[in-house]
Amino acid sequence: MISIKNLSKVFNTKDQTVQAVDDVSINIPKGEIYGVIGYSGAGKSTFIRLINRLEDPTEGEILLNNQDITALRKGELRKQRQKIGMIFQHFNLLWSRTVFENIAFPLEIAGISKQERERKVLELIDLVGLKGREQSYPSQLSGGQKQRVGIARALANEPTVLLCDEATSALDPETTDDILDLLVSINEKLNLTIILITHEMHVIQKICHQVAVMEQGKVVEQGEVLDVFVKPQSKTTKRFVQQLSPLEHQIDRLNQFITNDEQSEVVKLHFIGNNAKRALISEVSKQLDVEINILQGSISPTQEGAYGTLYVEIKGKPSVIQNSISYIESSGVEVEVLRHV
Ligand SMILES: Nc1ncnc2c1ncn2[C@@H]1O[C@H](COP(=O)(O)OP(=O)(O)OP(=O)(O)O)[C@@H](O)[C@H]1O
Repeated sequence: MISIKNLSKVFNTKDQTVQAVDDVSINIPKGEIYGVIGYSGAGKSTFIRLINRLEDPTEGEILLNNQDITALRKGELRKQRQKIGMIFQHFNLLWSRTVFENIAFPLEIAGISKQERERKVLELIDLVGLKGREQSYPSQLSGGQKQRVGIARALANEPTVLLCDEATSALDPETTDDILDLLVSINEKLNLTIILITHEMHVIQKICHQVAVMEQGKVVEQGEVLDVFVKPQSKTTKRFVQQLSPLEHQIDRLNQFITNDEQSEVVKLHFIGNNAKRALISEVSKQLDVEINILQGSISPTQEGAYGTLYVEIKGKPSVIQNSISYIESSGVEVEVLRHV
């Protein structure tokens, strides 16, 4: 468990004071993939750099492996840092060293014997899918392969937590997905806690269990990914969620179906988890003999199950419409009746 309490960082520059991280408290259970999302300048990089003390906090506590990182002196800090791996947007590889030598580097620093280093590096190369590229130089690798080297290097000292600083932002969408898949498989194989920062909701959707949304240094919303996606509270979170649900932008197209006719209601259904796989619409229309037109729909998978949104028009007598809505609600699907805005 990583426990972050009232963490703050203030930068004092010549002409201004910036509160980059403002009273952030987060608990991250062991083995979780925890995402922090925010727009540029929200304080994400500063936040993640505080966790391995690349920045010193102004206030607050970071408990990692039952030790307060913020209270460690230089020697102890160096030791603890070996248990915190980090990967970067631009990989930060040593360009004059081969893949093998890059991965061996942290092991050299930790004083691991040559034989043990060799064993460990080959194991890591296998883990990240770079077999055969041991003697290549970073300049001979694709972006995705460079990040694989970065991941293997970060895992060399068997960290208990892996920090990912916009690790896929420099990659194309397909390579991004490959690297995200690799992070999930490492998380599962090694039960490794992963903290990542990103400005892309896709990254959160695809691999995170929990998410915190940052704005002006503060965490404005946090929780299970599925909960936050289905019921975003803050304006910023809603904007991020819309990145994934292009349907939300097309809501005005539904306006033509929303009328004052009491024999027609347009409703938005939120499906979560197993409900997203159910043939509920045909079930309702058969059971209650009601006409249901599907207007728009989408389904999105997350680490904790799928969630979906479906816009339908229910047609019939007001009492039948009401019964249909009750039936749908009783099956655990949330219903929102749409009105003209
Ligand atoms: N070393 C520094 N000195 C002064 N101000 C800083 C320093 N580092 C960050 N800041 C300021 O802190 C705020 C948060 O920056 P930070 O880089 O943490 O945000 P971010 O969410 O990671 O944004 P981006 O994705 O653009 O990097 C910004 O206003 C930034 O200008």
